[in-house]
Amino acid sequence: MHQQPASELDKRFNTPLPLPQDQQCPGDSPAAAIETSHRRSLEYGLRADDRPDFSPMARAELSVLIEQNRLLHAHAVPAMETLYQQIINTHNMVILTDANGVIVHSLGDADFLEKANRVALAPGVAWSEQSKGTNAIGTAIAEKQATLVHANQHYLSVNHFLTCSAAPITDHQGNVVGVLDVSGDQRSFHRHTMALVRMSALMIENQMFAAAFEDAITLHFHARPEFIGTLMEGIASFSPGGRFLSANRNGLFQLGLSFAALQSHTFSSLFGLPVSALYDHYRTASPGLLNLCMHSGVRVLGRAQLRLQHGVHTLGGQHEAAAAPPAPYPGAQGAQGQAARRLSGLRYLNTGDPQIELLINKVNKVLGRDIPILIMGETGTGKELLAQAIHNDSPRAMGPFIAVNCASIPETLIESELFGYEDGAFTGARKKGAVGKILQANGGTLFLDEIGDMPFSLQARLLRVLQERMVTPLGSDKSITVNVELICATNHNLRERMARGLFRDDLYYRLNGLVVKLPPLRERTDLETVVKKFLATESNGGRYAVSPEVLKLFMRHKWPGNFRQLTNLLRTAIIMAGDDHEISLLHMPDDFLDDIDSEHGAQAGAFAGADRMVACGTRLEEMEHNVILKSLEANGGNVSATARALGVSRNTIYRKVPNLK
Ligand SMILES: Nc1ncnc2c1ncn2[C@@H]1O[C@H](COP(=O)(O)OP(=O)(O)OP(=O)(O)O)[C@@H](O)[C@H]1O
Repeated sequence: MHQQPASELDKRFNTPLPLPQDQQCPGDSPAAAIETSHRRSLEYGLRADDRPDFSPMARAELSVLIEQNRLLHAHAVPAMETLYQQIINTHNMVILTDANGVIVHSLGDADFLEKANRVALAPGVAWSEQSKGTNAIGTAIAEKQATLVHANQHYLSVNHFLTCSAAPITDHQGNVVGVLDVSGDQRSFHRHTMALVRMSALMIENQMFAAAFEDAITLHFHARPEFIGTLMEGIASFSPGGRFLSANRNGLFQLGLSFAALQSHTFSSLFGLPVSALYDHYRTASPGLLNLCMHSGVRVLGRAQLRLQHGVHTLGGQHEAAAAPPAPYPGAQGAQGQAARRLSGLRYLNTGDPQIELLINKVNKVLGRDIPILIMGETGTGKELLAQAIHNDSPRAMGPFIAVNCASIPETLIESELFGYEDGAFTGARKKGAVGKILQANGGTLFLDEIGDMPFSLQARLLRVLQERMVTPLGSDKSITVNVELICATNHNLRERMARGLFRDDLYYRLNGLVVKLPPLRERTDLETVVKKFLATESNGGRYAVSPEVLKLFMRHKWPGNFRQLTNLLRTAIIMAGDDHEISLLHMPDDFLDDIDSEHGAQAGAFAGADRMVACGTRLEEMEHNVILKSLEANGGNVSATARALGVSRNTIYRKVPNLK
């Protein structure tokens, strides 16, 4: 490692820092922290006059990195756009990095971006202390605190023209998952920038926190109602049975207990109400704020979000002590994928296929306009994922997303599932009645999958709900106002079903505000990116890649199960590959290879077989022999036909397969 003489370091610190004392804000990085960071930079072997490698990572690599930081990216980008609006035309840029200081997204004034590019303040470049020495991003990560690095406080002289304010973004367990930064020309320094960055980082943290748990109740609370929904609100998550899971910084502060102490608490022990009270509260059509008394005696008001996959009714029951198993942390295997799917916005579905891009552009135009969307597409093309993405990008994103698969619920139950029922409405009905899916979606989005399978008799009732925006539970004479955005999906031809009298015309015309068709996987041009992104998300760090042979087969395959088939195949292949990080033909299931063989006939089959043999290290001679045998088999043992098919003479066939009669 290169060691810089101590005198150079001393000299640097004898230079007065250009940030005037009266312009410093509380929380600005004290000189001692900058000095410590310079010492670290020196230890990394950096020299002040170094010009480090400025080249960004390749586009594909960056796309994978963004995928790995999908949750952070999804929550940070809107906050960055808002932040940018505050500093527009001030020769600054807003930057988001991952936990290692690699820039994943940036936006800024064109004139400054040009300058910034010269020192590689651009996506795909690392700004850790190890690579750039003292700088706001790298030092914020090293110190785990908001950091301002101004002008010649930067370690590298090339960066002295900058002033940068960065705040780390932490997850619900206190781990730094990224950094938000505003960088600009040092002459544009403004004392409020750091405060703006901190507030924006807190906003991102809060949003990430609220979405961190699946199947959980998230309570937003504060003693003053006007603070609910602001940065000052406390947020706490509970399992469906009421067990405490986690709280954000302000939540811990308001509850007055440490994270460790809260682990033994339940909703009831903290707020003096059984969790079933939430259930009752949200059964009303226009639930107001919850009035809660904390164990300290202080009253707070709250709003709960019931992020339950399996319906509100799981909240019922008095058995908090026997709480449901805690919701998985998003960092846990598999759960991250689920959380990511819930959070994915439309931009993440845009992986380079022109048909998809067009579709997303159309959908973007109707977001929040109360226009029903009808998604068509073969099974597994991602209709539900698209519906969830539409919801996540819509102004209703904070509301519930309730999916109902009309084909998977027995016809006799669809009515009660959708509309709910009153206490004792029918034999076998649950004691307390049940909230229907339509009401559960109140304030959010109702996704009716396989709408073509909706029983004819219920279609009129559904139409009435959509037109009157009122729902009447079974056995009740009271109608409840609902406000839902509707997205439907089908893989049937609804016009054809209408012609056969299976689908009502009036409902069809009510549903098809915007009709979009998801292309099947075999027609998509972005298969390679899709595979890379999926492997990056699924293999926790993007350690897996498919071999060129496998990719070639993927391109040729018809994918009748579309994404469902591809994702299952890749999940299994990752397990098969184990420590072998390249997924090869050896890791492909036999039935997939057989499908390929039969799809492409004997010749392509021979190629697929040959590919497999290459993967198995089969010798050329042996491969040739096998190809001839396969071709003979395909040609019913006819040597002339085989020779013609393989483009060789009959003699060659006899020579290569000597025991042929
Ligand atoms: N663009 C995508 N990238 C990665 N995975 C995807 C994508 N689209 C869909 N998937 C995955 O494929 C599977 C099927 O997706 P989804 O349920 O949305 O399809 P669908 O069209 O609604 O299927 P069905 O018609 O059978 O209900 C899910 O596991 C989903 O996460």
